Amino acid sequence: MRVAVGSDHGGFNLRLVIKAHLIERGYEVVDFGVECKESCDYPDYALKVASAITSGDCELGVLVCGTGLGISIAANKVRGIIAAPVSDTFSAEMARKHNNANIIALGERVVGEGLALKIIDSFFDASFEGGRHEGRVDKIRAIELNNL
Ligand SMILES: O=C[C@H](O)[C@H](O)[C@H](O)COP(=O)(O)O
Repeated sequence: MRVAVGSDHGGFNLRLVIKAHLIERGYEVVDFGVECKESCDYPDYALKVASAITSGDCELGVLVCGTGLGISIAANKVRGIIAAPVSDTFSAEMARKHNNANIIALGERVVGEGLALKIIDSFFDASFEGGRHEGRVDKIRAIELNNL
């Protein structure tokens, strides 16, 4: 599976740790930066990762900023993206199983590296359960398309 990763300066270190972990786990990782820790704008990297997913180039994405908030808020503005800002393993698992999230967002200033990698594993080891959740996710899409 191809996975897109991206961060702003606030998520720079954790993004690299997550990237290495995903590669070790056998994923093909496409890294959209940022290239250095100089201050930058998280919506730019949210859009790069989100576009890689909506274009079909990558299946899932990981975004990191200081809190995981700004970068997920920006990604969720892209049609077809469900980005979940997550700080615990249970929510990470449910983001896939119930919400069919295609991006997980973490905050480098919120979670330590050890927990972050457990969160990543919880997300990537889970898959969408469908069933009763299918119609709910369809309604999210309908809202997105002004169709509800
Ligand atoms: O939601 C936004 C992110 O947490 C940013 O990483 C954060 O706002 C960046 O803050 P600063 O410019 O103070 O490093």
